[in-house]
Amino acid sequence: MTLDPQSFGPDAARLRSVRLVGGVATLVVDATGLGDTDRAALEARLKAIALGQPEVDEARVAMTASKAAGPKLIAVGSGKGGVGKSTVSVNLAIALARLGHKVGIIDADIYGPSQPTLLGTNERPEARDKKLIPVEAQGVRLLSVGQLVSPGHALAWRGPMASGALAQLVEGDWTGTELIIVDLPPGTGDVQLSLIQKSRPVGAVVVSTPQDLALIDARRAIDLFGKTSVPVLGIIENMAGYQCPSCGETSDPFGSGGAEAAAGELGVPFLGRLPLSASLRAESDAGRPPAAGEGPAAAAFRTLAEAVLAQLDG
Ligand SMILES: Nc1ncnc2c1ncn2[C@@H]1O[C@H](COP(=O)(O)OP(=O)(O)OP(=O)(O)O)[C@@H](O)[C@H]1O
Repeated sequence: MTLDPQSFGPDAARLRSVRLVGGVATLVVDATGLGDTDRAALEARLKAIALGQPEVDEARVAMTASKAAGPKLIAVGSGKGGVGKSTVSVNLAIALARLGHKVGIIDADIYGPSQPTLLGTNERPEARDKKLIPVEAQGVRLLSVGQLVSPGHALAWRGPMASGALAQLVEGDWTGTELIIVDLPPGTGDVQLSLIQKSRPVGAVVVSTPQDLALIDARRAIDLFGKTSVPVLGIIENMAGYQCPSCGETSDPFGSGGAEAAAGELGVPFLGRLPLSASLRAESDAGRPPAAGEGPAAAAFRTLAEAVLAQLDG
């Protein structure tokens, strides 16, 4: 026995199935795109119509929603601090946005959240329906742990607090965002482990400088992602080679090629290298990420962004 879907009027379009067994009507309804109020109103209307039928004693309504594909999170990590992880994160995000993607950044660096400075914004996110609304800056959207505390206040968060803060950022209102770069705190300890587990990234990028010591730590970072079953999309070698602005001669203060060799040994892709550049540092610290400009650094980050996308698709 069944009910005529047409008896539900205009709401019939949302009915996926209608069953009637022993006086109990069960309606499965597609509530995709409806907010809480509209969902409740739809449910009430359908129940009332069903209960208005002589053969119905009880009406049950199951609401479903086709899950819109949420954003893909890409974690950026490093075995140790100061290798340029945050600089790479922000410029990668901007380069991805310039390639036509809707991009967000989650700054989860609880030891030194620098993304608001790098993006030149001190705007605070507002909350709607208990969700933080990312702020817009330089063509990307940002939520940072730095926005959750007063400026200049040191963060001394340990595991549970750090993952609580990250949850707020991950569960922010990212509607419409396709890719989110997650700038993790440097290191390979328990805090990083729990943050990776919390954000469940689809892939990870590891940033390293070419020195042996940094590379040992980069290997640890790769292991950490392996432990959490996050595929490593590749290694980026930062601060590789320096071209003297006055004489034009290139030198390798930290050596060069180490990250590429390490990537080969570890069987992870090598995504590319960025030179040590005084202008990159100056522009970044001034809140003008070079990827947003037109110079050679913008071209380098574009190439890196393409390499990351190729690994994501591959
Ligand atoms: N390729 C580069 N050339 C010159 N300076 C760079 C380069 N990459 C990063 N820097 C500079 O090095 C410093 C550290 O970079 P950044 O904050 O991105 O590192 P990090 O690995 O995120 O550090 P943290 O441990 O604080 O998270 C910054 O002043 C930044 O501008």
